[in-house]
Formats: sequence, C-alpha cells, structure tokens
Amino acid sequence: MITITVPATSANIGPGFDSLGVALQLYLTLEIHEETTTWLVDHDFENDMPHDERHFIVQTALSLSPTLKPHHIIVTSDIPLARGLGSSSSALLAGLAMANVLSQLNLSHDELLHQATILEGHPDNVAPALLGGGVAAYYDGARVFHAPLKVPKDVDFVTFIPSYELLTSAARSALPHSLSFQESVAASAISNTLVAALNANDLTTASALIEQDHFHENARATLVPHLAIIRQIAHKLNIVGTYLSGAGPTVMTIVPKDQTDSLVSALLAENLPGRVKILKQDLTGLKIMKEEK
Ligand SMILES: Nc1ncnc2c1ncn2[C@@H]1O[C@H](COP(=O)(O)OP(=O)(O)OP(=O)(O)O)[C@@H](O)[C@H]1O
Ligand SMILES: N[C@@H](CCO)C(=O)O
Repeated sequence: MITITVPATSANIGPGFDSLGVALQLYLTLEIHEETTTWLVDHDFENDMPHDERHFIVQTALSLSPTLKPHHIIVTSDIPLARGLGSSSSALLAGLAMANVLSQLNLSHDELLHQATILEGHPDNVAPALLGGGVAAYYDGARVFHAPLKVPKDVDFVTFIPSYELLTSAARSALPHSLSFQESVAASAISNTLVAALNANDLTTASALIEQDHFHENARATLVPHLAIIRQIAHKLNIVGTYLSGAGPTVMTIVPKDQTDSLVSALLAENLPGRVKILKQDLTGLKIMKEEK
C-alpha cells in the first residue's frame, strides 16, 4: 500500500494575496490499494462527491498520466471543504503525487509544483502544501518562483471555521478589477515588509502588517462578516494578526502561545456560528509512504 498525506494550508496571510501561504497540521490522506478494473474511490465526505473515476483526485491524476491504471483508493481528510484551508489544493497534490508514483514519472518537487500551480491558477496553497512551512511564491505563467517564508514556530493559529462553505470561485468574483497605482504601491510595500518582518522573526511588525491588506479583504467583507467581529474581539485583548484565510470564510489569528487561551475563550463566549480550533504549522509538506505487503 502507498499512503500520501498532504497538509491543509492558509493562504494570503493578510496582504500576500495569491503569493503567501503556510502549511498547517490538518491532513488529507490518500491510501492507494490494489489495482482494479475501474476506479473505486472510498471516502466519507458528506456531499455528493463521486466514488468512481469522476472523483477530483482521480481526474487530477489522469490529467498528468492519462494511461494510469485504475486502483482502489481511500480518501480521508480532516480539512473542511470550501472553508479557506486549501482543501482543493491538498486533493489536487494528492492526485498529482499518485500519478507521479504509480506511473513512475519521477517528477521533481519543482515539476509537481509547476503542474499544481497550472491547475490551481496560483501557488499560495499548493506551494506550502507540497513543501511544508511558510512559502512565498509567484507564477509568471511559465515558471513558479518560490522561497521559504519563516513563519515563527512558537505561535498558534487560532482558527475560526464558519459553519457555511464559500467556494473560492465565488469569493474571487467579488474581487476588484483594478487598483490605482498609488494603492498598488502601498499594497505591495505592505506585503514586502511583512515578508521581511517574518523572515527577521519580528512578530510585532508582522502582526500589524497582516491586518493591512489592500487586495482582497475589503472586497470580500460582506461574504465574511465575522472577520471584522473577530478582529475586534482580538483587539480588545491587544492581539493583532487576524486575517481571512485563503478565500475564506475561515478567519485566522496568528498568536504567541501565551495569548492563545484568552483569545479562544473570548471567541467561544461570542457564540459565532462555527468552530474554533488551535492549529500548528506543518513543517514537512506532502509525504509518501510505501508499505511492503
Ligand atoms: N478531498 C477532496 N476530494 C475531492 N474534491 C475535493 C476535495 N477537497 C476539495 N475538493 C473540491 O474542492 C472544492 C473546494 O475548493 P475551493 O477552492 O472552493 O475551497 P478550498 O480549497 O477549501 O479553500 P481555499 O482555496 O480558499 O483555501 C470542494 O467543493 C470540492 O469540489
Ligand atoms: N489567494 C487565493 C486563495 C484561495 O484559493 C484567494 O484568496 O482567492
């Protein structure tokens, strides 16, 4: 049996729209069992996801290796769907990695990242899901440039996962068509300085900049009304560093560990419709384990 695990990811980290992301310790697991005559996909997702070759993971694998032989696969996942925690990127990478292993394509991490970015359109979830930790990345339509982003290891990711789904496609249609020159300069300066602050382990500067996005959060505000509420709750506790995770609706706050309990208690007291989870950074990224029978 071959087991592929892929972590969840939180993209954007505030102003790093489509370019910054971090891997988190929630996982999609894909077990590849025996060869079969037609694809058999066991999964326990509650929606109407197919159990045959129409399944997204199989379709992704076949897009890379059209002659791939059908197998019995089992998909389990802790990553909630369409919540801004990179569920589609994790599934996509699992499919590409399955094709790479079963068809012995020997694609490198960079080649897999390139394929994944073409399919996803932007690298901010797929890069950290593949490589682990924080990643800054840019896709120019031909090549994916990427470099590690030092997200401090001693922080918690206090995560509010709303009870409703928000498809990335819907959250992207709310985005503005253009930004003025002046606003673009400010937006990229904020993002550049955030990256430098994180790489210098200056969490105070980083946390303030995380809340100064100009690219997407305002445009998505009506889709995620709890973002402003959670930011306000955190500010009352002198905690900064709250952002919309990926396309939302999950809201993330990066907090020093000694402030985690107070923020979690304050969020729970508010009774917002959703779950509060404390997540940690994943430093490994996609893993493949082969077990001899
Ligand atoms: N394990 C999976 N197996 C099959 N399809 C999946 C799986 N995970 C996600 N998907 C597909 O991806 C869709 C969600 O993708 P979408 O990009 O909208 O959100 P997300 O990836 O969870 O969030 P974000 O990109 O904002 O972090 C699901 O509705 C489903 O169609
Ligand atoms: N950068 C992406 C992440 C979700 O795929 C967005 O915010 O739309």
